[in-house]
Amino acid sequence: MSRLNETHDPALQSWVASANRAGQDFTIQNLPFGVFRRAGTNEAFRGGVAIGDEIVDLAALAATGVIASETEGEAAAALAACTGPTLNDFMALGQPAWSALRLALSRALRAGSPLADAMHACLVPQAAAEFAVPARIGDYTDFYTSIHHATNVGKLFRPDNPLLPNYKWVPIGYHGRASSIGVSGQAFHRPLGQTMPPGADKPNFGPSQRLDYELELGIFIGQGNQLGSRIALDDAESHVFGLCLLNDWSARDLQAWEYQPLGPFLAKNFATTISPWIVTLEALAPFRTEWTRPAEDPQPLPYLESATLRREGAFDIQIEAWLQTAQMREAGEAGSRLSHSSFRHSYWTVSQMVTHHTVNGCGLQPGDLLGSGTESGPTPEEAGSLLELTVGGKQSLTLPNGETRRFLEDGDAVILRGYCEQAGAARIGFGEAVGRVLPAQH
Ligand SMILES: O=C(O)/C=C/C(=O)CC(=O)CC(=O)O
Ligand SMILES: [Ca+2]
Ligand SMILES: [Mg+2]
Repeated sequence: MSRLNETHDPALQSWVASANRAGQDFTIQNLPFGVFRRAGTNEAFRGGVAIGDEIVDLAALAATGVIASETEGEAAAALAACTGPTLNDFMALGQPAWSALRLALSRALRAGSPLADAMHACLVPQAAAEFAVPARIGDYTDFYTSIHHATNVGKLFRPDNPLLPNYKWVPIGYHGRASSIGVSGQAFHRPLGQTMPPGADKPNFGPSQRLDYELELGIFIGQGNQLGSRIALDDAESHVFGLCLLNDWSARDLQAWEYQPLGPFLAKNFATTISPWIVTLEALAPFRTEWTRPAEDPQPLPYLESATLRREGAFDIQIEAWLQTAQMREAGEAGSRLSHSSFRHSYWTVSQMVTHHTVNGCGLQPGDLLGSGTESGPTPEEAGSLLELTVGGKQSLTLPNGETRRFLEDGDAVILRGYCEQAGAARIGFGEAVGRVLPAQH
């Protein structure tokens, strides 16, 4: 609990009335960062912080001078780093700067703040905004941290050997592709590729017939590490700026044919959709929870182990995947929830992913993105992909409107949501990461 401070006080209310509404993701205790501009304009993209249904325009706020360098030097310097089209400079400043700006914004947005009048002019309704990928992402790595997902997928891809022997020792990952990462609202064409039908003697070429989503969290790196250096486990989180939602769209038929022996390649690099908002680790502090391993499993090697990890290394973040078919959209229906789970089930933590990634001297840089891997939970209903929910496409799902799905169809939109709720803490949420499938382009 020592990581809690005045910004977490559940009694705090904002003069932005929508922030105090029950069920709100963007309470004053949250204050997630993103990059936006007014939709349909040629304005420059700039940093923003979500509060209720509004965005605090950080470039406009910096221009007012109300967060003054004389009295709030660190916060003012941090604010100045949020005025450009990416948050990389802000991320590179490090945890004390992120915390100073969060505290200044928390105070300025509280009911009764003397800054309310000046800040009012800096609000932009979220409904009037368009968003950008919030950082220049140099490198993107996707992990595989849910043992439930690994086992479920392993049973389908490798029935004789579902969970490979390295899984419980190594946080497994693959290097993804930054160029196809898009922000919520992303639409992409169904990928073309090679697939090998069962029993065939040569592959087909054509649109993927087994297009899927993956329910994941993204981890944005703040301060990086020098190439050749390592990040120790108990320092790892100080290098993490925050978390977002991440959908690692996957073409299962391409994947099954191409993945051996080097892992996913074209099956997963055509689109990856993230939420506009990055929730800081500081905002997530009330939702930390202990990290445990089943006693019968191997315990981690010493470089992936610590008392802090055991006490509070996991985060209880509720995550959900929803499907809105074209037919639902036309009928004005919001969509149907496919599954929900929690990040607390993860076999490996944020800190272990960061530490493992650098154990060989690999350099991480501000704005790098790590995917958690599909966060399936222990029960079949908590599965984070259609591959698992339909048991490899063998069992079709019936949606509330009578439509059925094995894999995604053209026009389908997948909506990821995430939030944290707990007695004695204010609710915080991640908003949404929405992506939509367009027909293949031949
Ligand atoms: O088990 C496999 O061969 C592949 C599993 C995946 O789909 C890889 C992946 O993207 C990792 C993850 O999301 O957990
Ligand atoms: Ca993935
Ligand atoms: Mg991807």
